[in-house]
Amino acid sequence: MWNLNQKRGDQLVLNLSGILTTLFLTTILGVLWHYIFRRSSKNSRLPPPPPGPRGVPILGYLPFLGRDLHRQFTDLANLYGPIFNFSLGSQTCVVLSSPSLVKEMVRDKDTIFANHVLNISVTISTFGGNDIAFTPYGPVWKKLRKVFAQEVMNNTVLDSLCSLRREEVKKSLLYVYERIGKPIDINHLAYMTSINSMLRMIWGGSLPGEEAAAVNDPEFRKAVADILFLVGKSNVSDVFPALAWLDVQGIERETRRLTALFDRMFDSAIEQRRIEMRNNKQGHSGEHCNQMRKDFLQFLLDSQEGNEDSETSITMAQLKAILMDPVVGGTESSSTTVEWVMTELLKHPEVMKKIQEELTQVVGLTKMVEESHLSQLPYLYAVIKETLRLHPPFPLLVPRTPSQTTTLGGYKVPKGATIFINAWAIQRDPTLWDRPLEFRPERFLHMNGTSPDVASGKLAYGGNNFNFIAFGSGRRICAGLPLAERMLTFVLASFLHSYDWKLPDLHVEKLELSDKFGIVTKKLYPLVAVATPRLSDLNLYA
Ligand code: HEM
Repeated sequence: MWNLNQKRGDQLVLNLSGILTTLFLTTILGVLWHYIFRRSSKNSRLPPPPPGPRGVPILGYLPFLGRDLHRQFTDLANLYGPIFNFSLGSQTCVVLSSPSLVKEMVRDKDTIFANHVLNISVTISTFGGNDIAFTPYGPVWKKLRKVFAQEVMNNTVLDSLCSLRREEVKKSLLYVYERIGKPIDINHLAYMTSINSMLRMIWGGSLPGEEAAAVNDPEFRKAVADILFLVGKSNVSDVFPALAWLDVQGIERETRRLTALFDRMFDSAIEQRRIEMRNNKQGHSGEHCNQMRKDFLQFLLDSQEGNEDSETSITMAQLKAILMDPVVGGTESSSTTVEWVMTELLKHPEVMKKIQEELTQVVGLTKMVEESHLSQLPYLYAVIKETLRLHPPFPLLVPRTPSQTTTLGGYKVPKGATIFINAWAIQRDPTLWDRPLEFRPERFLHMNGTSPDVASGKLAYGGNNFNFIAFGSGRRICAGLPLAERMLTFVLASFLHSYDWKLPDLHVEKLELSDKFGIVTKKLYPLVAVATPRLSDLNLYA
C-alpha cells in the first residue's frame, strides 16, 4: 500500500516536473519564436515600390511612352507624386521630381547612386564604356576624373587654349559678317562654333592631310550630332537584351560605323603626335616641333609620357574615350544653350539691350570681347542661368542606376533600376520658383546687380542648390563645367557685342518656344535671325 502510494507520489512528482519542463521549454520556444518571427517579419516588411502607372504584360509601360518624356513625366508626377515608377520590359524605371529626393539620392546615398546607365550605343561610342561619364563608380572612374580635371579642365590649361577658342569664334563672327542682313540659322551657327572650338581644343587642327580633310567635311560634324542622337534613342535591344543580337532598329550597327570614324581620327592624331614628340626629344625636329602644340591631346599625352604611376596612367581606350566625352557630351549641349539664349533674347528685346549695354560698358565698341572680360558681365551670366533654368539641355539629366537595392523617399528601389531626375519639372515648379514660366534673369541677381557667383568669376552650378541642377549634382556632376561656362559666356558675349540681332520680317510672329525631346532637348524649329554690325570699326570683323 505504502509502496503503491509512494509509486503514485513519485509519478505525481514526475508528471509535475514534466509539466513544468514542458511549460519552461514552451515559454523559451515561444520567446524565441516571437523574436525570430518579429525579426523575419520585419525583414519581409520591405518598403513597397513607388506608386506609378501600370503597363501591359511583357512590354510594361513601353506602348504608352510619348515623345516628350520630360512633359509626360511631369504630368505623371502630378498624378502619382514626386517619385513614381513604371516598367519597360524587365527594366524598372523611377522618376524623381523634387529637390529633397534629389538630395537624398546624390548627397545622402551618393555612392549607391553614383553610376550612369550604360546602354548599347553608349558602350560602343565610349570605346567600351571607358569614358568618364560611363565608367562605373570606383578607383578607375576616380582616376579618369582626376586626369580630366588635372590635365584638361584645369584653369591653366583652359587659359592656354584661349587663343584657339578666340580664333574659332572669330571665324563664326566672320561667317555672320558675310551674311549681314540675310537670315542666319542660329542653330547651325552655334553648333559649328561649338564643334569647331571643341575639335580645335582636342587636337589643335593638327591632323595629317587626309584626316584633316575628312574632319573638315560637314558630314563629320553631322556624325557627332548623329552619335548623340543614337545614344539617346530608345533601343529595343536595351529593353529586351535577349533580342539584342537582332539589332532591330540598326542602332548598334550605325553607332559602330560612326564611332569607327572617330577611332580612325584619334589613332591617326595620336600616332602623328607621338612621332612629333619622339623627334622633338631627339632634338632633330627643328623650330616647329620645339614649340609643341598645346591642346587636350598633347596635355594628356604629356601626362602619360613615362608615367608608371598606376594612379594616373591610362589605357589607349580610356584616352580616346576621354577625348570623346567633350565631343559628344559637350558640343550639342553648349550649342543648344546658345540657341535658347538667343531665342529668349529675341523674345525679350529689352533683355538683349541690357546685355549689350553691359558689353559696351565693359568692352567698348572699339574692341572685340576677350575672355578676360567675362567676369565683369553679371547680367549676361544671369541670362544664361535663367535660360538653363527654363531650357536645361538635359531635361532628365543623365540617368543613374543604384548599385544595390535601396530606398528613396521611403520606397524600395531595386538594384539596376534606371533613375531619371526630372530637372525640367523641378526648375519650373511653382512651389519652388516665383512665376516660374516667366523669363526673368533678375531672379539670379542681387539687389546691387551683381551675384556672388559672378563676383567669383563662376556660374557656380556646384549642384548644392537642388532647385537648379542643369549640370547635375554630387559625385557625377558635369566634369566639363569649367569649359562649358567659359564657352557659353564667351560665344554669347561675342555674338551680342559684335551684332544687333532681330527676327527676319517673315518670322516675327512665328517665334515660339516649342522643344523636341532628346537626350539633348533642342528647339523644335531652328531659330533664324538677321544680324547688323554694332562695332564702329568694320576692320574688327575681318
Ligand atoms: C551647357 C553645357 C553642358 C551641360 C548642361 C552639361 C550637363 C551635364 C549633366 C546634367 C551631366 C550629368 C551629371 C549628373 O549625373 O549629375 C553631365 C556629365 C558630364 N559632362 Fe556635361 N554638360 C555640359 C557641357 C559639357 C562639356 C563642355 C563637357 C566636356 C568638356 C562635359 C563633360 C561631361 C562629362 C565628362 C560628364 C560625366 C561626369 C561623370 O560621370 O563623372 N559636359 N553634364
